[in-house]
Amino acid sequence: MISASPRILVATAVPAERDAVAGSLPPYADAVAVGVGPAAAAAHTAAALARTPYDLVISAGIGGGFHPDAPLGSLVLADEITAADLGAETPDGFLPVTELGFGAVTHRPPLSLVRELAGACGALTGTVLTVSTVTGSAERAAELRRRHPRALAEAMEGFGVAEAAAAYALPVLEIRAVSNAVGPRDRAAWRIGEALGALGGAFGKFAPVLESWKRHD
Ligand SMILES: O=C(O)c1cccc(C(=O)CC[C@H]2O[C@@H](n3cnc4c(=O)[nH]cnc43)[C@H](O)[C@@H]2O)c1
Repeated sequence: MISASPRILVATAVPAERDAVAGSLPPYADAVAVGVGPAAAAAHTAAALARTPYDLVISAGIGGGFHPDAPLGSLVLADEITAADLGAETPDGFLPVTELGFGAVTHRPPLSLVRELAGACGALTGTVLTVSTVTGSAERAAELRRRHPRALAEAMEGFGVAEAAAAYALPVLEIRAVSNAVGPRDRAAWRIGEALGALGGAFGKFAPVLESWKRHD
């Protein structure tokens, strides 16, 4: 069991995301911009965890939503964080590294905490994919959904943040505010400002849930 106020590290990719959440954070949470992509996110999250002890790590930012389940402006809290392109292409299709006998491709956040936080902020819950390449076609979006039917969103850092948290035996969450649809590139349709606003709003509703959370519940 931990104290009433768990120490929380919020890892965003870029300063704009960090600043969107910073004003809504309780005093026992820190927000750090850890870079774009899973490798930068893992390295800089691990560095932050080496400097300061935390009880919980949250990967937070904007992301792409799979149409029609995660519309623009919606929030997605991950009940599963999955690296979608960590594996090998074979004549029979994509094989995740786990099927090659290596590593991990999925981290699972504490489900009761995910449900309570989702209830507090009105987020959808489902799989959030981590990709190294932003999806840019309907074909790729359909392929990802075929392989991951529960996927609601994709982004580029969650799995890296989760790997760093796992190295410190810490639980991890991922929250994404949907700024664009996963699929063909359409910059005019992005709603980054609205998504950043939704992200900050979500953190503003988290404090009571986080304060009553017991790590081993
Ligand atoms: O140039 C493009 O077509 C393009 C489309 C969507 C996002 C980007 C980015 O460079 C943003 C990467 C940044 O934001 C997160 N993010 C936001 N939307 C998505 C997405 O649809 N797929 C993956 N990542 C997304 C991501 O976590 C990065 O931090 C460019």
